[in-house]
Amino acid sequence: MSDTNALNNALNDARILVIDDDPDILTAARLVLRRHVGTIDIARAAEGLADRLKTERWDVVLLDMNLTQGKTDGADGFAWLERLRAADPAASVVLMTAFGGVAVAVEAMKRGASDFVLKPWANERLVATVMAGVSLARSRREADDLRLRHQALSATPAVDGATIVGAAPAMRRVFEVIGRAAPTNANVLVLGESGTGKELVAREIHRLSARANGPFVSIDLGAVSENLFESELFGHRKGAFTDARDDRPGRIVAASGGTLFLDEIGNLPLYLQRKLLTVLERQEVVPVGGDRPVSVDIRVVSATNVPTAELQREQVFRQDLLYRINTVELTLSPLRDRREDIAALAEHFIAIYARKYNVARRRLSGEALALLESYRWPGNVRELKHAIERATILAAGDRFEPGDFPAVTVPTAGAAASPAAAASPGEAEPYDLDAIERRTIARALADHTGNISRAASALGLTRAALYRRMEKHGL
Ligand SMILES: Nc1ncnc2c1ncn2[C@@H]1O[C@H](COP(=O)(O)OP(=O)(O)OP(=O)(O)O)[C@@H](O)[C@H]1O
Repeated sequence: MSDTNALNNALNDARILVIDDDPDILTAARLVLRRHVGTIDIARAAEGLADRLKTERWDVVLLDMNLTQGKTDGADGFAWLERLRAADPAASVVLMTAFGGVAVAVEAMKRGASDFVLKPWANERLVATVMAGVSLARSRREADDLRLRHQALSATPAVDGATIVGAAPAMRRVFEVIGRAAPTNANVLVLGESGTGKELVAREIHRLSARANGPFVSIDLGAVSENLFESELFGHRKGAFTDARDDRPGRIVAASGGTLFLDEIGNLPLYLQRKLLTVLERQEVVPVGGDRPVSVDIRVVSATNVPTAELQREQVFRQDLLYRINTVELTLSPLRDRREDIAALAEHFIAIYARKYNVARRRLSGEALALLESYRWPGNVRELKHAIERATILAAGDRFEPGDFPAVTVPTAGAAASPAAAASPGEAEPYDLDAIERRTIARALADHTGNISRAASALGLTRAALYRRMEKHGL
Protein backbone atom coordinates (compact mmCIF):
# COMPACT_ATOMS: atom_id res chain seq x y z
CA MET A 1 0.00 0.00 0.00
CA SER A 2 1.41 3.42 -0.92
CA ASP A 3 1.80 6.09 1.74
CA THR A 4 -1.00 8.12 0.19
CA ASN A 5 -3.36 5.18 0.43
CA ALA A 6 -2.34 4.52 3.98
CA LEU A 7 -3.03 8.14 4.73
CA ASN A 8 -6.46 8.03 3.13
CA ASN A 9 -7.42 4.79 4.83
CA ALA A 10 -6.26 6.05 8.16
CA LEU A 11 -8.47 9.08 7.92
CA ASN A 12 -11.57 7.60 6.27
CA ASP A 13 -13.34 6.86 9.51
CA ALA A 14 -11.70 9.68 11.44
CA ARG A 15 -13.82 12.36 13.07
CA ILE A 16 -12.63 15.92 13.21
CA LEU A 17 -14.14 18.96 14.86
CA VAL A 18 -13.19 22.46 13.79
CA ILE A 19 -13.95 25.29 16.23
CA ASP A 20 -13.60 28.84 15.00
CA ASP A 21 -15.58 32.07 15.16
CA ASP A 22 -14.79 32.84 11.54
CA PRO A 23 -17.15 31.07 9.09
CA ASP A 24 -14.59 31.41 6.28
CA ILE A 25 -12.05 29.43 8.26
CA LEU A 26 -14.64 26.72 8.96
CA THR A 27 -15.45 26.47 5.27
CA ALA A 28 -11.80 26.47 4.23
CA ALA A 29 -10.89 23.75 6.75
CA ARG A 30 -13.79 21.66 5.56
CA LEU A 31 -12.78 22.00 1.92
CA VAL A 32 -9.21 20.99 2.59
CA LEU A 33 -9.96 18.12 4.91
CA ARG A 34 -13.02 16.55 3.34
CA ARG A 35 -10.99 14.62 0.77
CA HIS A 36 -9.06 12.95 3.57
CA VAL A 37 -11.37 12.65 6.52
CA GLY A 38 -14.60 10.71 7.10
CA THR A 39 -16.46 13.21 9.26
CA ILE A 40 -15.83 16.91 9.68
CA ASP A 41 -17.98 18.65 12.25
CA ILE A 42 -17.84 22.35 12.80
CA ALA A 43 -18.62 24.62 15.71
CA ARG A 44 -19.16 28.30 15.21
CA ALA A 45 -17.17 29.62 18.18
CA ALA A 46 -18.53 28.09 21.39
CA GLU A 47 -22.09 27.66 20.13
CA GLY A 48 -23.62 24.51 21.63
CA LEU A 49 -20.13 23.21 22.30
CA ALA A 50 -20.52 22.39 25.99
CA ASP A 51 -23.46 20.07 25.25
CA ARG A 52 -21.76 18.41 22.33
CA LEU A 53 -18.73 17.58 24.44
CA LYS A 54 -20.94 15.51 26.72
CA THR A 55 -21.99 13.08 24.03
CA GLU A 56 -19.70 13.33 21.02
CA ARG A 57 -16.15 12.19 20.43
CA TRP A 58 -13.61 13.31 17.86
CA ASP A 59 -10.14 12.10 17.05
CA VAL A 60 -8.86 15.61 16.44
CA VAL A 61 -10.22 18.98 17.46
CA LEU A 62 -8.89 21.97 15.57
CA LEU A 63 -9.31 24.83 17.99
CA ASP A 64 -8.97 28.51 17.29
CA MET A 65 -7.22 30.22 20.21
CA ASN A 66 -9.35 33.36 20.06
CA LEU A 67 -13.04 32.79 19.72
CA THR A 68 -14.11 36.35 20.43
CA GLN A 69 -13.68 39.00 17.79
CA GLY A 70 -10.74 41.28 18.52
CA LYS A 71 -9.21 39.20 21.30
CA THR A 72 -5.68 37.82 20.92
CA ASP A 73 -4.66 36.65 24.40
CA GLY A 74 -5.78 33.08 23.80
CA ALA A 75 -7.89 33.02 27.01
CA ASP A 76 -10.85 31.39 25.20
CA GLY A 77 -8.54 28.83 23.68
CA PHE A 78 -6.98 27.88 27.03
CA ALA A 79 -10.39 27.50 28.65
CA TRP A 80 -11.72 25.28 25.86
CA LEU A 81 -8.49 23.31 25.69
CA GLU A 82 -8.96 22.38 29.32
CA ARG A 83 -12.59 21.38 28.80
CA LEU A 84 -11.78 19.36 25.69
CA ARG A 85 -8.99 17.53 27.47
CA ALA A 86 -11.26 16.78 30.40
CA ALA A 87 -14.10 15.55 28.18
CA ASP A 88 -11.92 13.20 26.17
CA PRO A 89 -8.26 12.95 27.17
CA ALA A 90 -7.48 10.70 24.21
CA ALA A 91 -8.52 13.22 21.56
CA SER A 92 -5.79 15.38 20.01
CA VAL A 93 -6.32 19.11 20.24
CA VAL A 94 -4.57 21.06 17.49
CA LEU A 95 -4.51 24.81 17.92
CA MET A 96 -4.98 27.29 15.17
CA THR A 97 -3.37 30.62 15.72
CA ALA A 98 -2.60 33.62 13.61
CA PHE A 99 0.94 34.66 12.89
CA GLY A 100 2.35 36.24 16.03
CA GLY A 101 0.44 33.87 18.28
CA VAL A 102 3.28 31.38 18.52
CA ALA A 103 4.05 32.10 22.17
CA VAL A 104 0.43 31.39 23.06
CA ALA A 105 0.53 28.16 21.04
CA VAL A 106 3.68 27.00 22.81
CA GLU A 107 2.04 27.64 26.17
CA ALA A 108 -1.04 25.69 25.01
CA MET A 109 1.13 22.73 24.09
CA LYS A 110 2.52 22.73 27.58
CA ARG A 111 -1.08 22.47 28.74
CA GLY A 112 -1.84 19.40 26.67
CA ALA A 113 -2.45 20.50 23.08
CA SER A 114 -0.77 18.09 20.72
CA ASP A 115 0.24 20.51 17.94
CA PHE A 116 -0.54 23.84 16.35
CA VAL A 117 -0.97 25.27 12.86
CA LEU A 118 -0.44 28.85 11.83
CA LYS A 119 -3.15 30.68 9.89
CA PRO A 120 -3.16 31.03 6.98
CA TRP A 121 -2.11 27.43 6.70
CA ALA A 122 -0.47 25.47 3.93
CA ASN A 123 -2.99 22.78 2.99
CA GLU A 124 -0.52 19.86 3.03
CA ARG A 125 0.73 20.97 6.42
CA LEU A 126 -2.83 21.06 7.79
CA VAL A 127 -3.56 17.56 6.45
CA ALA A 128 -0.29 16.17 7.82
CA THR A 129 -0.92 17.72 11.24
CA VAL A 130 -4.44 16.35 11.40
CA MET A 131 -3.23 12.91 10.35
CA ALA A 132 -0.60 12.87 13.08
CA GLY A 133 -3.31 13.94 15.54
CA VAL A 134 -5.58 11.09 14.47
CA SER A 135 -2.87 8.54 14.89
CA LEU A 136 -1.95 9.92 18.31
CA ALA A 137 -5.60 9.81 19.43
CA ARG A 138 -5.93 6.22 18.23
CA SER A 139 -2.87 4.99 20.01
CA ARG A 140 -4.07 6.69 23.19
CA ARG A 141 -7.46 5.02 22.81
CA GLU A 142 -5.89 1.64 22.23
CA ALA A 143 -3.79 2.04 25.35
CA ASP A 144 -6.91 3.11 27.27
CA ASP A 145 -8.89 0.16 25.97
CA LEU A 146 -6.17 -2.21 27.07
CA ARG A 147 -6.01 -0.65 30.48
CA LEU A 148 -9.80 -0.67 30.87
CA ARG A 149 -9.97 -4.19 29.60
CA HIS A 150 -7.43 -5.19 32.15
CA GLN A 151 -9.48 -3.48 34.86
CA ALA A 152 -12.67 -5.20 33.73
CA LEU A 153 -10.91 -8.53 33.78
CA SER A 154 -9.40 -8.11 37.17
CA ALA A 155 -12.89 -7.28 38.44
CA THR A 156 -14.08 -10.73 37.33
CA PRO A 157 -13.75 -13.34 40.07
CA ALA A 158 -11.02 -15.87 39.51
CA VAL A 159 -11.78 -19.37 38.33
CA ASP A 160 -11.82 -21.79 41.26
CA GLY A 161 -9.86 -24.46 39.40
CA ALA A 162 -12.99 -26.56 39.35
CA THR A 163 -13.44 -30.16 38.33
CA ILE A 164 -16.86 -31.32 37.27
CA VAL A 165 -17.81 -34.37 39.27
CA GLY A 166 -20.39 -36.71 37.81
CA ALA A 167 -20.83 -40.23 36.56
CA ALA A 168 -24.61 -40.46 36.35
CA PRO A 169 -25.86 -41.19 32.82
CA ALA A 170 -27.24 -37.65 32.53
CA MET A 171 -23.81 -36.25 33.38
CA ARG A 172 -22.04 -38.57 30.96
CA ARG A 173 -24.19 -37.14 28.19
CA VAL A 174 -23.27 -33.66 29.35
CA PHE A 175 -19.55 -34.43 29.18
CA GLU A 176 -19.99 -35.86 25.72
CA VAL A 177 -21.69 -32.71 24.43
CA ILE A 178 -19.10 -30.48 26.13
CA GLY A 179 -16.32 -32.48 24.49
CA ARG A 180 -17.87 -32.12 21.05
CA ALA A 181 -19.04 -28.52 21.26
CA ALA A 182 -16.17 -26.90 23.16
CA PRO A 183 -13.55 -26.88 20.37
CA THR A 184 -16.01 -25.39 17.88
CA ASN A 185 -17.02 -21.77 18.05
CA ALA A 186 -20.69 -22.69 18.49
CA ASN A 187 -22.70 -20.71 20.99
CA VAL A 188 -23.98 -22.91 23.77
CA LEU A 189 -27.08 -22.53 25.92
CA VAL A 190 -26.91 -24.33 29.26
CA LEU A 191 -30.24 -25.07 30.93
CA GLY A 192 -30.85 -26.22 34.46
CA GLU A 193 -32.12 -25.24 37.88
CA SER A 194 -30.14 -22.91 40.07
CA GLY A 195 -27.02 -24.53 41.50
CA THR A 196 -26.82 -27.42 39.02
CA GLY A 197 -23.40 -26.34 37.74
CA LYS A 198 -24.22 -24.24 34.68
CA GLU A 199 -21.38 -21.79 35.24
CA LEU A 200 -18.97 -24.62 35.91
CA VAL A 201 -19.94 -26.15 32.57
CA ALA A 202 -19.51 -22.80 30.83
CA ARG A 203 -15.97 -22.52 32.24
CA GLU A 204 -15.22 -26.06 31.13
CA ILE A 205 -16.38 -25.26 27.59
CA HIS A 206 -14.03 -22.28 27.63
CA ARG A 207 -11.16 -24.34 29.03
CA LEU A 208 -11.49 -26.94 26.29
CA SER A 209 -11.85 -24.39 23.50
CA ALA A 210 -9.30 -22.76 21.22
CA ARG A 211 -10.00 -19.59 23.23
CA ALA A 212 -8.74 -21.09 26.49
CA ASN A 213 -5.92 -18.57 26.71
CA GLY A 214 -8.34 -15.69 26.19
CA PRO A 215 -10.55 -14.23 28.90
CA PHE A 216 -13.62 -15.88 30.41
CA VAL A 217 -15.92 -13.07 31.38
CA SER A 218 -19.20 -13.66 33.10
CA ILE A 219 -22.14 -11.44 33.80
CA ASP A 220 -25.11 -12.45 35.91
CA LEU A 221 -28.08 -10.76 34.29
CA GLY A 222 -30.17 -11.78 37.26
CA ALA A 223 -28.02 -9.76 39.64
CA VAL A 224 -27.35 -6.58 37.66
CA SER A 225 -29.97 -3.90 38.14
CA GLU A 226 -31.90 -3.33 34.95
CA ASN A 227 -30.70 0.23 34.34
CA LEU A 228 -27.09 -0.95 34.41
CA PHE A 229 -27.53 -3.83 31.97
CA GLU A 230 -26.74 -1.80 28.96
CA SER A 231 -23.54 -0.19 30.12
CA GLU A 232 -22.32 -3.34 31.88
CA LEU A 233 -22.69 -5.33 28.69
CA PHE A 234 -21.96 -2.84 25.95
CA GLY A 235 -19.80 -0.33 27.85
CA HIS A 236 -20.25 3.40 27.76
CA ARG A 237 -18.45 6.50 26.72
CA LYS A 238 -17.67 9.09 29.30
CA GLY A 239 -20.60 11.47 29.70
CA ALA A 240 -23.15 9.04 28.18
CA PHE A 241 -25.21 9.52 31.36
CA THR A 242 -24.80 11.34 34.65
CA ASP A 243 -22.64 8.72 36.38
CA ALA A 244 -20.52 7.88 33.37
CA ARG A 245 -17.37 9.65 34.54
CA ASP A 246 -15.01 7.53 32.48
CA ASP A 247 -15.07 5.45 29.36
CA ARG A 248 -15.88 1.84 30.25
CA PRO A 249 -15.40 -1.00 27.82
CA GLY A 250 -18.18 -3.29 29.07
CA ARG A 251 -18.11 -7.06 29.42
CA ILE A 252 -18.49 -7.80 25.73
CA VAL A 253 -15.30 -5.93 24.88
CA ALA A 254 -13.56 -7.45 27.90
CA ALA A 255 -14.49 -10.93 26.63
CA SER A 256 -13.11 -10.35 23.16
CA GLY A 257 -10.82 -13.19 22.13
CA GLY A 258 -12.42 -15.39 24.76
CA THR A 259 -15.80 -16.49 26.05
CA LEU A 260 -18.65 -14.37 27.33
CA PHE A 261 -20.82 -16.16 29.86
CA LEU A 262 -24.30 -14.68 30.11
CA ASP A 263 -25.91 -16.10 33.21
CA GLU A 264 -29.70 -15.81 33.57
CA ILE A 265 -30.04 -14.75 29.93
CA GLY A 266 -33.85 -14.94 30.35
CA ASN A 267 -33.62 -11.72 32.38
CA LEU A 268 -32.31 -9.65 29.50
CA PRO A 269 -34.98 -7.08 28.61
CA LEU A 270 -36.40 -7.31 25.09
CA TYR A 271 -34.91 -4.01 23.90
CA LEU A 272 -31.41 -5.18 24.81
CA GLN A 273 -31.98 -8.58 23.27
CA ARG A 274 -32.09 -6.85 19.90
CA LYS A 275 -28.86 -5.03 20.64
CA LEU A 276 -27.17 -8.24 21.75
CA LEU A 277 -28.34 -9.97 18.58
CA THR A 278 -26.68 -7.24 16.49
CA VAL A 279 -23.45 -7.67 18.45
CA LEU A 280 -23.45 -11.40 17.80
CA GLU A 281 -24.28 -11.01 14.12
CA ARG A 282 -21.75 -8.29 13.40
CA GLN A 283 -19.18 -9.03 16.08
CA GLU A 284 -19.02 -5.38 16.94
CA VAL A 285 -20.39 -3.31 19.75
CA VAL A 286 -21.37 0.34 20.04
CA PRO A 287 -20.89 1.61 23.61
CA VAL A 288 -23.69 3.63 25.18
CA GLY A 289 -23.12 7.25 24.18
CA GLY A 290 -20.63 6.19 21.54
CA ASP A 291 -20.97 6.49 17.83
CA ARG A 292 -18.21 4.22 16.62
CA PRO A 293 -18.53 0.45 16.75
CA VAL A 294 -15.70 -1.50 18.40
CA SER A 295 -14.84 -4.85 16.80
CA VAL A 296 -14.98 -7.86 19.03
CA ASP A 297 -14.45 -11.57 18.70
CA ILE A 298 -16.63 -13.40 21.16
CA ARG A 299 -18.15 -16.78 21.73
CA VAL A 300 -21.20 -16.81 23.93
CA VAL A 301 -22.21 -19.41 26.44
CA SER A 302 -25.52 -18.53 28.05
CA ALA A 303 -27.40 -20.09 30.90
CA THR A 304 -30.87 -19.95 32.29
CA ASN A 305 -33.02 -21.71 34.81
CA VAL A 306 -36.12 -20.75 32.84
CA PRO A 307 -37.49 -23.79 30.98
CA THR A 308 -36.95 -23.66 27.19
CA ALA A 309 -40.70 -23.58 26.67
CA GLU A 310 -40.72 -20.21 28.43
CA LEU A 311 -37.88 -18.87 26.25
CA GLN A 312 -39.81 -19.96 23.19
CA ARG A 313 -42.49 -17.37 23.88
CA GLU A 314 -41.98 -14.41 21.58
CA GLN A 315 -43.25 -11.97 24.23
CA VAL A 316 -40.46 -13.05 26.57
CA PHE A 317 -37.55 -13.77 24.33
CA ARG A 318 -36.66 -12.87 20.76
CA GLN A 319 -36.66 -16.07 18.77
CA ASP A 320 -33.92 -14.85 16.41
CA LEU A 321 -31.67 -14.32 19.43
CA LEU A 322 -32.61 -17.72 20.80
CA TYR A 323 -31.48 -19.33 17.51
CA ARG A 324 -28.19 -17.46 17.76
CA ILE A 325 -27.39 -18.53 21.30
CA ASN A 326 -28.61 -22.12 21.31
CA THR A 327 -26.66 -23.64 18.46
CA VAL A 328 -25.89 -26.30 21.03
CA GLU A 329 -28.19 -26.85 23.99
CA LEU A 330 -27.21 -28.65 27.15
CA THR A 331 -29.44 -29.53 30.09
CA LEU A 332 -28.13 -30.17 33.58
CA SER A 333 -30.56 -32.25 35.56
CA PRO A 334 -31.44 -31.41 39.14
CA LEU A 335 -29.30 -33.17 41.72
CA ARG A 336 -32.34 -35.14 42.98
CA ASP A 337 -32.48 -36.81 39.55
CA ARG A 338 -28.86 -37.98 39.73
CA ARG A 339 -28.60 -39.18 43.28
CA GLU A 340 -25.89 -41.65 42.32
CA ASP A 341 -23.51 -38.67 42.10
CA ILE A 342 -24.21 -37.38 45.60
CA ALA A 343 -21.59 -39.54 47.34
CA ALA A 344 -18.83 -38.54 44.91
CA LEU A 345 -19.80 -34.88 45.07
CA ALA A 346 -19.87 -34.95 48.86
CA GLU A 347 -16.40 -36.55 48.95
CA HIS A 348 -15.15 -33.97 46.48
CA PHE A 349 -16.35 -31.08 48.65
CA ILE A 350 -15.15 -32.74 51.86
CA ALA A 351 -11.65 -32.85 50.35
CA ILE A 352 -11.84 -29.24 49.19
CA TYR A 353 -12.99 -27.88 52.55
CA ALA A 354 -10.65 -30.05 54.62
CA ARG A 355 -7.83 -28.40 52.67
CA LYS A 356 -9.35 -24.96 52.88
CA TYR A 357 -9.92 -25.07 56.65
CA ASN A 358 -6.83 -27.11 57.31
CA VAL A 359 -8.59 -29.93 59.13
CA ALA A 360 -8.40 -33.71 58.82
CA ARG A 361 -10.49 -35.18 56.04
CA ARG A 362 -13.47 -36.86 57.66
CA ARG A 363 -15.68 -39.62 56.27
CA LEU A 364 -19.43 -39.62 56.09
CA SER A 365 -21.15 -42.16 58.30
CA GLY A 366 -23.54 -44.53 56.51
CA GLU A 367 -26.51 -42.68 58.01
CA ALA A 368 -25.17 -39.31 57.01
CA LEU A 369 -24.66 -40.47 53.42
CA ALA A 370 -28.15 -42.01 53.38
CA LEU A 371 -29.54 -38.68 54.55
CA LEU A 372 -27.70 -36.71 51.89
CA GLU A 373 -28.81 -39.18 49.24
CA SER A 374 -32.46 -39.00 50.18
CA TYR A 375 -32.78 -35.23 50.53
CA ARG A 376 -34.43 -33.26 47.73
CA TRP A 377 -31.67 -30.63 47.31
CA PRO A 378 -33.74 -27.71 46.03
CA GLY A 379 -30.52 -25.67 45.84
CA ASN A 380 -28.85 -28.57 43.99
CA VAL A 381 -25.06 -28.97 44.04
CA ARG A 382 -24.53 -25.49 45.48
CA GLU A 383 -26.64 -26.40 48.49
CA LEU A 384 -24.74 -29.66 48.97
CA LYS A 385 -21.47 -27.78 48.77
CA HIS A 386 -22.61 -25.33 51.46
CA ALA A 387 -23.87 -28.12 53.68
CA ILE A 388 -20.44 -29.77 53.54
CA GLU A 389 -18.63 -26.52 54.17
CA ARG A 390 -20.78 -25.79 57.19
CA ALA A 391 -20.30 -29.31 58.55
CA THR A 392 -16.53 -29.08 58.03
CA ILE A 393 -16.42 -25.97 60.18
CA LEU A 394 -18.88 -26.99 62.87
CA ALA A 395 -18.81 -30.79 63.24
CA ALA A 396 -17.18 -32.02 66.42
CA GLY A 397 -16.66 -35.74 65.76
CA ASP A 398 -14.20 -37.47 63.49
CA ARG A 399 -16.98 -38.67 61.20
CA PHE A 400 -19.83 -36.66 59.73
CA GLU A 401 -23.15 -37.73 61.24
CA PRO A 402 -26.70 -36.74 60.20
CA GLY A 403 -26.76 -34.16 63.00
CA ASP A 404 -23.93 -32.30 61.25
CA PHE A 405 -26.38 -31.44 58.49
CA PRO A 406 -29.20 -29.69 60.35
CA ALA A 407 -30.56 -27.99 57.23
CA VAL A 408 -30.86 -31.30 55.41
CA THR A 409 -34.27 -32.62 56.26
CA VAL A 410 -36.22 -35.44 54.81
CA PRO A 411 -39.91 -35.19 55.56
CA THR A 412 -40.37 -38.98 55.51
CA ALA A 413 -40.03 -40.97 58.74
CA GLY A 414 -36.74 -41.62 60.46
CA ALA A 415 -34.35 -39.02 59.19
CA ALA A 416 -33.23 -36.04 61.21
CA ALA A 417 -35.53 -33.09 60.85
CA SER A 418 -34.84 -29.41 61.26
CA PRO A 419 -37.20 -27.48 63.51
CA ALA A 420 -38.48 -25.24 60.75
CA ALA A 421 -39.31 -27.88 58.20
CA ALA A 422 -40.76 -30.35 60.68
CA ALA A 423 -44.47 -30.62 61.30
CA SER A 424 -45.65 -30.66 64.87
CA PRO A 425 -45.63 -34.12 66.52
CA GLY A 426 -48.22 -36.48 65.23
CA GLU A 427 -49.19 -34.24 62.34
CA ALA A 428 -48.08 -35.23 58.84
CA GLU A 429 -46.25 -32.55 56.86
CA PRO A 430 -48.60 -31.47 54.06
CA TYR A 431 -47.26 -31.80 50.52
CA ASP A 432 -47.00 -28.10 49.96
CA LEU A 433 -43.59 -27.31 48.55
CA ASP A 434 -44.38 -23.65 48.10
CA ALA A 435 -45.29 -23.22 51.73
CA ILE A 436 -42.15 -25.05 52.81
CA GLU A 437 -40.02 -22.92 50.50
CA ARG A 438 -41.61 -19.73 51.80
CA ARG A 439 -41.09 -20.77 55.41
CA THR A 440 -37.49 -21.80 54.81
CA ILE A 441 -36.67 -18.53 53.10
CA ALA A 442 -38.37 -16.49 55.81
CA ARG A 443 -36.37 -18.38 58.42
CA ALA A 444 -33.08 -17.88 56.59
CA LEU A 445 -33.80 -14.16 56.30
CA ALA A 446 -34.64 -13.97 59.98
CA ASP A 447 -31.55 -16.00 60.98
CA HIS A 448 -29.36 -13.65 59.00
CA THR A 449 -31.22 -10.52 60.06
CA GLY A 450 -32.24 -9.74 56.51
CA ASN A 451 -28.70 -9.95 55.09
CA ILE A 452 -29.50 -11.19 51.59
CA SER A 453 -26.01 -12.41 50.74
CA ARG A 454 -25.74 -14.51 53.89
CA ALA A 455 -29.29 -15.82 53.66
CA ALA A 456 -28.71 -16.73 50.00
CA SER A 457 -25.50 -18.49 50.85
CA ALA A 458 -27.14 -20.45 53.68
CA LEU A 459 -29.91 -21.52 51.31
CA GLY A 460 -27.47 -22.48 48.61
CA LEU A 461 -28.92 -19.90 46.24
CA THR A 462 -27.47 -16.98 44.33
CA ARG A 463 -28.61 -13.56 45.52
CA ALA A 464 -30.60 -13.22 42.33
CA ALA A 465 -32.32 -16.55 42.82
CA LEU A 466 -33.19 -15.56 46.38
CA TYR A 467 -34.56 -12.22 45.27
CA ARG A 468 -36.78 -13.95 42.73
CA ARG A 469 -38.11 -16.32 45.33
CA MET A 470 -38.66 -13.51 47.82
CA GLU A 471 -40.64 -11.71 45.17
CA LYS A 472 -42.65 -14.84 44.38
CA HIS A 473 -43.56 -15.30 48.03
CA GLY A 474 -44.09 -11.60 48.70
CA LEU A 475 -41.35 -11.55 51.34
N1 LIG B 1 -20.81 -31.45 38.95
C1 LIG B 1 -20.18 -30.62 39.77
N2 LIG B 1 -18.98 -30.96 40.28
C2 LIG B 1 -18.34 -30.16 41.15
N3 LIG B 1 -18.83 -28.99 41.58
C3 LIG B 1 -20.02 -28.61 41.12
C4 LIG B 1 -20.75 -29.40 40.19
N4 LIG B 1 -21.89 -28.76 39.89
C5 LIG B 1 -21.89 -27.62 40.59
N5 LIG B 1 -20.77 -27.51 41.33
C6 LIG B 1 -20.43 -26.40 42.24
O1 LIG B 1 -21.66 -25.93 42.78
C7 LIG B 1 -21.70 -24.51 42.80
C8 LIG B 1 -22.85 -24.02 41.97
O2 LIG B 1 -22.57 -24.26 40.60
P1 LIG B 1 -22.80 -23.15 39.47
O3 LIG B 1 -22.56 -21.80 40.03
O4 LIG B 1 -22.05 -23.56 38.28
O5 LIG B 1 -24.37 -23.35 39.28
P2 LIG B 1 -25.38 -22.56 38.34
O6 LIG B 1 -26.24 -23.59 37.74
O7 LIG B 1 -24.60 -21.67 37.43
O8 LIG B 1 -26.19 -21.73 39.41
P3 LIG B 1 -27.10 -20.40 39.19
O9 LIG B 1 -28.16 -20.77 38.20
O10 LIG B 1 -27.66 -20.20 40.55
O11 LIG B 1 -26.17 -19.34 38.73
C9 LIG B 1 -20.36 -24.04 42.31
O12 LIG B 1 -19.53 -23.77 43.39
C10 LIG B 1 -19.85 -25.20 41.50
O13 LIG B 1 -18.45 -25.23 41.51
